[in-house]
Amino acid sequence: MQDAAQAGEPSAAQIAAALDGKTKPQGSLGRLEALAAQIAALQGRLVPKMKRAALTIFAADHGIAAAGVSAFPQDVTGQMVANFLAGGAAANVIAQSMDVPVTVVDCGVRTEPDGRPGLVSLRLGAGTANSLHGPAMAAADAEAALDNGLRYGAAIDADAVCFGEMGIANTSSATLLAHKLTGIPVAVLAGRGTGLDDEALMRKTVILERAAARTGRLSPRAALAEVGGFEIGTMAGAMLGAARKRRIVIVDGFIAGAAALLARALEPRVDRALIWSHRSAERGHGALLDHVSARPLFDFDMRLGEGTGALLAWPTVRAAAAIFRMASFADAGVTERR
Ligand SMILES: Cc1cc2ncn([C@H]3O[C@H](COP(=O)(O)O)[C@@H](O)[C@H]3O)c2cc1C
Ligand SMILES: O=C(O)c1cccnc1
Repeated sequence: MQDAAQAGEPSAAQIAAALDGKTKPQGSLGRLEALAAQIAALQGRLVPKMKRAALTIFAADHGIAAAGVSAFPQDVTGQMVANFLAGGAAANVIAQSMDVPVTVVDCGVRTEPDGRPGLVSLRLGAGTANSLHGPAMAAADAEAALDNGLRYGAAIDADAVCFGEMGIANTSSATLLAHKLTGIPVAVLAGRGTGLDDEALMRKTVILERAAARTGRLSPRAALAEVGGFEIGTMAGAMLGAARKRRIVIVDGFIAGAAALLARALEPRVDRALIWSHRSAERGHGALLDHVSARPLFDFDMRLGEGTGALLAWPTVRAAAAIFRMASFADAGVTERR
C-alpha cells in the first residue's frame, strides 16, 4: 500500500503524472517506472537523489552448524571475513566494478577477526547456540542485535544500501526464522545452501523440522532469539534504521529475505523502502517472495549471498531514479499522442 504523502511532498498521483509527462509513450519503461515512483515516494521528492550505494556484509556464526546442516565447516565464516577484508570475494569484485564501498560488520563470528580497515565490530558473542537444543540467543541479545542494526543502518551515508551476509549454516537459521514468521513449512523453505546433495538435504530438513518443533508460535522478537542469527537480527535492524532515514534498501537473496521478513513483521512501513533484487536459486526463496507478494527484478540462478544480488540491482535502481530527469513533452516540444 502506498503511504499517504506528507505535507509538501508529492502525492502518488503527482509522481505518476510526472512520469507520464516524460517524452515516452506512457508506461513504456515498464517496471522501471514503478521503481522510479517508489524511490520518489520514499524520498518525498519529484527529482530523487540516487548517487551513492554502499554494501554492508553482516557476518556471524551459527551453533546449528554442529548438526551438520552445511556442506562447509564453520571456520569458513571467519576465513571469508578475512577474504572480504582483503578484497578477494565475489561481493568485493562486483562492488569494486561499480565503485560501491564495502563494510564488513562482525556480529558474532566464532573467532574474532583482526581489526582491519573496513571492519566494524558489533559482536554479540562467539556465534549463537545450537537452536536444535535450545534458544539460539538470549532475548537481550536479540534486542541488542536489532538495536545495533538500527543505529548502524541509520548512520550509513548512501542513497541506497545493499545488505549481504556471511555465516556458515545461516540458510538453516533463515529457514527456521522464515518458517516461524510465515508458517510456510520447513520442508518448502529448506534448501541446499552451500551445495548439499539430495541425502544431506533430507537430513537437514529433518533436523530443521525437529528444531522448529521445539517451540510453537512465536512473536518476531522471540523467533529471532529462538532460531535466528546475530547477523540476521542486526541486518533486520539495519533495514529499519536505513528505511527510517528514507534510504532504499536493496534486499539480496534467501537469508537477507528472512531478515526482511523480520523487519516487516516489526515495522510494516519498512516495505516502502525495500527493493527485492533477485530470485535466489535457494529452494525456499520463491515461497518467501510469494508470501510478501514481491516480484524480484531478476533471476540469475545465483545462490551465494554476500549481497551479490543486491549489488547487481543497484545500477537499475540508479537508472530508475534518473528517468525523472527526462524532458517532458512540453519541455522538449515533442507532440503528445492523439
Ligand atoms: C566459500 C563460501 C563463500 C560464501 N559466501 C557466501 N556464502 C553463503 O553460504 C552460507 C550459507 O549456506 P549454508 O547454510 O549451506 O552454510 C552463508 O555463509 C552464505 O553467505 C558462502 C559459502 C561459502 C562456503
Ligand atoms: O540466497 C542466498 O542468499 C543464499 C543461498 C545459498 C547460500 N547462501 C546464500
